[in-house]
Amino acid sequence: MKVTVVGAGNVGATCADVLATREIANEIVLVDIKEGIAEGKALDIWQKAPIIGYDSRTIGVTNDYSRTADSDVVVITSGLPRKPGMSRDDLISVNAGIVKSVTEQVVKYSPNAIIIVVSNPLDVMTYQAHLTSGMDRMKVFGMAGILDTARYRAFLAEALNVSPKDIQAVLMGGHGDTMVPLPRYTTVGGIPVTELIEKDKLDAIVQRTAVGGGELVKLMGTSAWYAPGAAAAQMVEAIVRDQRRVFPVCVELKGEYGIDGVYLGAPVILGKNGIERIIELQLNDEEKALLETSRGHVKEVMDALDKMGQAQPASA
Ligand SMILES: NC(=O)C1=CN([C@@H]2O[C@H](COP(=O)(O)OP(=O)(O)OC[C@H]3O[C@@H](n4cnc5c(N)ncnc54)[C@H](O)[C@@H]3O)[C@@H](O)[C@H]2O)C=CC1
Ligand SMILES: O=C([O-])CC(=O)C(=O)O
Repeated sequence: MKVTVVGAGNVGATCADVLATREIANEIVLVDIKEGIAEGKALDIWQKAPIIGYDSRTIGVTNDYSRTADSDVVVITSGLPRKPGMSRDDLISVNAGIVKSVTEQVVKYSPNAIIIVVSNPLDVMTYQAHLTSGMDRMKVFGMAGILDTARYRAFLAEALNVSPKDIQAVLMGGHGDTMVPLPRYTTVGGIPVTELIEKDKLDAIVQRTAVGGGELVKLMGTSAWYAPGAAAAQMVEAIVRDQRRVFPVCVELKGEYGIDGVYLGAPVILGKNGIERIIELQLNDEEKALLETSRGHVKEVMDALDKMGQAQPASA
């Protein structure tokens, strides 16, 4: 299996490192626009192979998409990260152009690849890549839900003093402060979380999760990369190993949840064909209202992209 990661910055390099270390793909191509950075990081990851013990090959290139040809999966992480005081949406004008030009190159050399978008603002960059690619929505989708649920699960594991492995959770909506964690669908070793933690503590964890990305931006001056890189690699693994994992993934909803033409996180089954199925949960009125707020926010940012004239299909 061949996997390309575009953007050899913090998230892209971490993703490539996890892919290699866990031997998720035997050939990993790292691409960046900055001369030498992808080559250097790919070489560094390859030189770690004898120490850790893996045989996935990592190759780095500067803007040479011919080396990415016939990739099975492509992860797009290219673009600016936010700085303290910025929202993800503030990145739209710069990152839309980057995601558009990268997607054109990716599709030209790997027309059958499944594309995973990571660049922010995530839901709208997924829209940008999907439109530019002209591909089926089940093959171009975004990573956010695995990261957001991982934060939620980590906070819960800490509060309950249990293994994060035993916490199962799903959340929906946009990758922003309006995301919709679903405590009703959260279990700890099969036990509903609501039986194990007081409501006010759970509410505080939900709140912290919603602004989880911003917490890290404040601490580090740039956004997170270890968990985001690993989350993208976990999606690649589900696809290349046809695992049929159930994850929240950002995809264009077309009637599901009564929503049409908006890119939002929803639980899906991920396998060799990309999204194999979008799962429709039964939401209660409160959850539906939260999802509607999130939908409205993402739609506003999609409209802003449309106004910029960026969201054009590749052939337009
Ligand atoms: N979806 C999610 O949950 C998350 C999304 N992100 C987003 O991922 C993106 C990357 O974040 P970091 O890796 O921390 O940033 P970074 O600045 O460390 O790396 C970005 C890389 O993209 C490269 N790049 C820029 N234009 C390019 C082009 N046209 N072609 C190829 N490479 C290009 C840059 O040279 C740089 O090396 C940001 O937009 C960030 O907001 C970050 C964390 C989580
Ligand atoms: O917060 C950011 O800008 C990066 C991101 O999406 C996250 O870490 O959730």
